[in-house]
Amino acid sequence: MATQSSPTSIGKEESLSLVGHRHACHVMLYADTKAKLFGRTPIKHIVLMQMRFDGLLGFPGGLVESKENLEAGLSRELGEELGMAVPITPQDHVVSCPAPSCPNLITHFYVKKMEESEIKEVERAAVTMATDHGLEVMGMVRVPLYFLKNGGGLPSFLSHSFISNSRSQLLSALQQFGLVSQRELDEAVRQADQLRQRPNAQ
Ligand SMILES: O=c1[nH]cnc2c1ncn2[C@H]1C[C@H](O)[C@@H](COP(=O)(O)OP(=O)(O)O)O1
Repeated sequence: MATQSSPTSIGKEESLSLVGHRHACHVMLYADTKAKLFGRTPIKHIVLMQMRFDGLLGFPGGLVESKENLEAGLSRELGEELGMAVPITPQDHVVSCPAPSCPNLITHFYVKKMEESEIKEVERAAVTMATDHGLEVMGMVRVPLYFLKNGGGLPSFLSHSFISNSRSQLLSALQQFGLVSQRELDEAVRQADQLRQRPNAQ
């Protein structure tokens, strides 16, 4: 996957030449599915995020050590958080950005498409095998990509609290990989903003 530029993005190689910067790598794992919620609402895609130890939503991954290359560091973090090997390659890289409110931190974002059966294996391993389960990671969560009444589904999900720039990483990836249309994303963000202003309305 080619690196996509955005106003705040930085080239991966350029970011690696910066002195005194740390590098955090995270990945969005996803799969197509024919499953339907309540037998009628198509789920279309399974997109994985996680509930972190701090109560914020984010993607699996973490800080890469200075001696590691980015993909090796990300694969190591995934082993700890998912309890199984999920190899990540440079082709899975999507975008690198300076972290919004953490000086000298570069966030590198990857997206990897899997089969539905592989995603289910990841979910099972994350509970049964991962050393971080119940510690740094409270659990994997699927992102609801559909709309239900009263802001249910994607708007409600987006109204939660996210770590660093993971919410914008999610929105960009859903658009870039054709999982949700731009029109639906705009509507989901609009409804999420409304829900945040009246969180106890449901
Ligand atoms: O999902 C994410 N997307 C973008 N940046 C993220 C995400 N999760 C965390 N971060 C930022 C903010 C954190 O302080 C650093 C390190 O990430 P973390 O996963 O907590 O790393 P360790 O497990 O501590 O190695 O990246």
